[in-house]
Amino acid sequence: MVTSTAAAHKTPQQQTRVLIVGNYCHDVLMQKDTVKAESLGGAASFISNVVNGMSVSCNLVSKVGEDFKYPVDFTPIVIPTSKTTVFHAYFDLAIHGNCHQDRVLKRVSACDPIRPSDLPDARSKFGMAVGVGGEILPETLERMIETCDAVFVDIQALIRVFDSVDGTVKLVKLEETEFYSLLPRIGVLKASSEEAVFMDVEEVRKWCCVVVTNGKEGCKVYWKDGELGIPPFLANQKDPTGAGDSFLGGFVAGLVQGLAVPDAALLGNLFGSLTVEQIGLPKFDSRLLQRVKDEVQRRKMQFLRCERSEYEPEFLKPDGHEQFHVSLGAAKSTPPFSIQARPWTPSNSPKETEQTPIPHYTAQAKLLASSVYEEPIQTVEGKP
Ligand SMILES: Nc1ncnc2c1ncn2[C@@H]1O[C@H](COP(=O)(O)OP(=O)(O)OP(=O)(O)O)[C@@H](O)[C@H]1O
Ligand SMILES: O[C@H]1[C@H](O)[C@@H](O)[C@H](O)[C@@H](O)[C@H]1O
Repeated sequence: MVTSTAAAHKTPQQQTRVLIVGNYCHDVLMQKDTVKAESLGGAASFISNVVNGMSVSCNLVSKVGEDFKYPVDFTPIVIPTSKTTVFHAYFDLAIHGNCHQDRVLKRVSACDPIRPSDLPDARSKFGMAVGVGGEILPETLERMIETCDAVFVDIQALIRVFDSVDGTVKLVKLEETEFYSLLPRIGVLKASSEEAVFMDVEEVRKWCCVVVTNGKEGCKVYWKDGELGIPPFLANQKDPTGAGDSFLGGFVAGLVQGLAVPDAALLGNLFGSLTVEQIGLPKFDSRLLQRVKDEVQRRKMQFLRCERSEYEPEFLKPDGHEQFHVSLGAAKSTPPFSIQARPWTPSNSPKETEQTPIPHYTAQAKLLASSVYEEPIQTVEGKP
């Protein structure tokens, strides 16, 4: 793991397609004051999970403390004097305390901010400013705008403030933040429906594309002179954490590959729906991913779209959009590899598989409360 300095992290001359900027964190899911599950979190983790799953090349800049022990694909910058960002998510508090939220979040510790000097010098096609604990500074976003062809921002990186006593996350109006003046220079601003009320969508859509996600209802895309609702995919929700992040990962993965905005938003909805079906960071089945990639490829071929050197979003709904929704929905119901690929042998006869059911998806490393970040423990069916 790289220690302290950002310089070692930089890979000059390397052109990445997607640059993800935001800290990894440790998520603790609480219910009735007991720990229900723990997992690697942070929008950057969820997004890179999707972008990698779609085989789109990316780079990730994040900071953690020396206490961070998760195995991750992109080496974070380790700050010896700081702790990894930790969030506690209280689901029952949200239900009884504030019915506009699906959870109450508390930032228990916060790692250092990401500064412009931490970013790679090389240009990237798409930049994603996806902080969770206040780590994206206005100057960091400005640097991303200068070095990326188009920048995608999750509003949670801009409008979160943290209670000085217990770290409870509160939201402030976007126009009151130092980020407001940068909006005309970004490509897309993504917000959940809870967060969208902290901005004037009618105003912001004049400057950049606004995407508002709305849980099981799907999402809505607003641009200067139009708007479009994008339908959801059915899901059996177990944990809403990271749905918005995975949405953004799928959306960008679609755009990078040349899909029109409405089709890319469908891909976002698909990954959001897959994410809520697992607890913590989801593990996507390899067969399912392959089918999704095949569908994206087929869709591109329909329009003979190719990657452009410039980011030119196409907002209008292309022909065959509804059919693409149906095809992605069919891909979502692909039986998992573990079941299909198993050859028939006496030792996995139906009787035995009935006794030991194979989960559709296995949740990724979850950690016990006592061992905070150390020993990864596999859990099954999302049950901690
Ligand atoms: N229950 C669900 N059923 C189907 N799709 C869902 C469901 N929940 C979320 N999604 C998909 O994921 C996307 C993002 O979800 P949501 O609007 O809840 O984001 P969010 O509140 O930002 O999530 P989080 O903050 O937990 O990451 C939605 O637009 C939708 O496509
Ligand atoms: O891991 C989660 C996830 O990234 C969420 O999108 C964010 O809202 C939380 O703060 C974080 O703990």
